[in-house]
Amino acid sequence: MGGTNFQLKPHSKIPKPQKPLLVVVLDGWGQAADDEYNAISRAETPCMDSLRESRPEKWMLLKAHGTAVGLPSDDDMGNSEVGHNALGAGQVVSQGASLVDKSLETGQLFNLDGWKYLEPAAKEHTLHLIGLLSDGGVHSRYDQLWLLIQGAAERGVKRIRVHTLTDGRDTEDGTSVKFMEQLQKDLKSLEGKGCDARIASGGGRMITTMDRYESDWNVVKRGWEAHVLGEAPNKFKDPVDAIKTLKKPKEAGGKPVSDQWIPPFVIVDDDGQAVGTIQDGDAVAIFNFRADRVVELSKAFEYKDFKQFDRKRYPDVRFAGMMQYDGELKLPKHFLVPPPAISRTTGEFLARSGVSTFACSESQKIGHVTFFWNGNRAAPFDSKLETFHEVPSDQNIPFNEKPAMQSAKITALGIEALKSGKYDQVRLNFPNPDMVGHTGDLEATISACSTVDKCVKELLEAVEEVGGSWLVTADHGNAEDMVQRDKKTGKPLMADGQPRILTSHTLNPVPVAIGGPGLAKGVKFRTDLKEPGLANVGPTIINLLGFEAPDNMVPTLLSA
Ligand SMILES: O=C(O)[C@@H](CO)OP(=O)(O)O
Ligand SMILES: [Mn+2]
Ligand SMILES: [Mn+2]
Repeated sequence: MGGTNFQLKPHSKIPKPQKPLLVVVLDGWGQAADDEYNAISRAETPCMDSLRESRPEKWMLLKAHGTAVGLPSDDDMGNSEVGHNALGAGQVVSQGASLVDKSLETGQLFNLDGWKYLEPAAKEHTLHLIGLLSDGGVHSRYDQLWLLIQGAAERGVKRIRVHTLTDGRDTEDGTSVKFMEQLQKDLKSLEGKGCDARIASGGGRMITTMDRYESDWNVVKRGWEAHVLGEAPNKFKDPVDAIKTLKKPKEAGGKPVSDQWIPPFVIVDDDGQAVGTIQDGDAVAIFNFRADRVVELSKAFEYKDFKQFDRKRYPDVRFAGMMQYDGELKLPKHFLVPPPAISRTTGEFLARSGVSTFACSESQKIGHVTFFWNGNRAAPFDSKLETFHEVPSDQNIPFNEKPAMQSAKITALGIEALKSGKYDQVRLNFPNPDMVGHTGDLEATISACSTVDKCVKELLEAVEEVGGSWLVTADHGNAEDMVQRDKKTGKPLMADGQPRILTSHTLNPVPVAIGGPGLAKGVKFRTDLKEPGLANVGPTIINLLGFEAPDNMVPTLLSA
């Protein structure tokens, strides 16, 4: 371990390839038995099927959830952040969810600088907490929010306002009502302790506040207006009533709105005044631990000079994140729990060893193959060697309406990069199985999976043509299971004669496959690893590029 020498040593058996290595991440493509709710087995996937069926030494399954990716327990489903962190780091690091758990359990959080910074403003004025109301454990967890609120109240905070983004993406659609009821009840219990705590505003996460990678700043603008200014087209006295009503809009002809897409709302008092606008002197904290979907809101709070939308009013507040969401930008400056320190990643070693990389996806996932891949670092290690290419995502449409998304463009750019002779490594992410899987639309997800299978086929043909090699994998499961199941029997759960749709990720393993004419002779997967996981892909990629993996990484998947 240790040392700051990033120069990789040549591999003892695998020569440095003369032609590019293609790395493809199929976002949300897990492995599960054939089933009517398995969108992958129901899709036309001749390419991925042939990788599995005809090459037993070059295809295997990887653990992509729980402790294998640094999450608190094996009950935690995988997600893109921890998945891409593990793939790119070649290491398993304790992730935000685990770190926040620990800090709250021990009470350490309240002794750290972040809380100390917020505390005076929170006590003198109001403490605002903004984040995802969920127990999904991907961006946030309810138990952590409640511990934070209780801890603040115990320390003398007298006025708390919670700004809630509804989930239905990491949780079953419809459960936001239950979470809102729970939060309302819990907040009420603080009344007797002299703390006035209320829900102040909210909205569905996909259209309020939680945009990512600057796909659509209007999402953040809506959130700012609701949380800070107390402005939204929908005003309610009661938050549970707000959600119930907004989920059943008359205009939609009775078609319920998903929790993810509930329009923004503001809670008002009897006089119609918003109960929790954010004012000068207040303390504001974001309680999500995951970065990608709160970086933009953090910028809106932290940057005096800000042009992405007109904030109308910019309150002078003390602002902190649950974590520091971007270590390079030092954003935000103040944070409650220090984030996972991910260093000595494959990206850094390869760049310092002269390997050139083209990384590409569409807006929704571009940061996955750049920022998350490189240990939560947005900028290239060496901009001469690394090219990051973002294809703009569609804005403001549920992805089931266009399940192909930008896959054709990503494929074309990948092929162009492979043929250009400019890159040693071409790294792509196809968001479709994940993004369409999250909509809960089974037919659209089947179509998404058929589409990306064709994309992979075209890409592998291009690799064949140029004489390169490839590694295809995924970051966690999603599309392979679209129904809630009985935990013991595995049988689909029904409600009113209808299957209860699963919109979230899963606990399933993901495939990894290697091949291509450029693959060195004799290279295949080893079979002696006890529980191979996503992190083992990092050193594997380093090997495929002709280098020995550094010793801070977990073992390679290859036997060569
Ligand atoms: O959309 C997201 O933010 C998460 C689910 O909450 O999905 P992924 O981890 O695949 O990005
Ligand atoms: Mn993902
Ligand atoms: Mn996802």
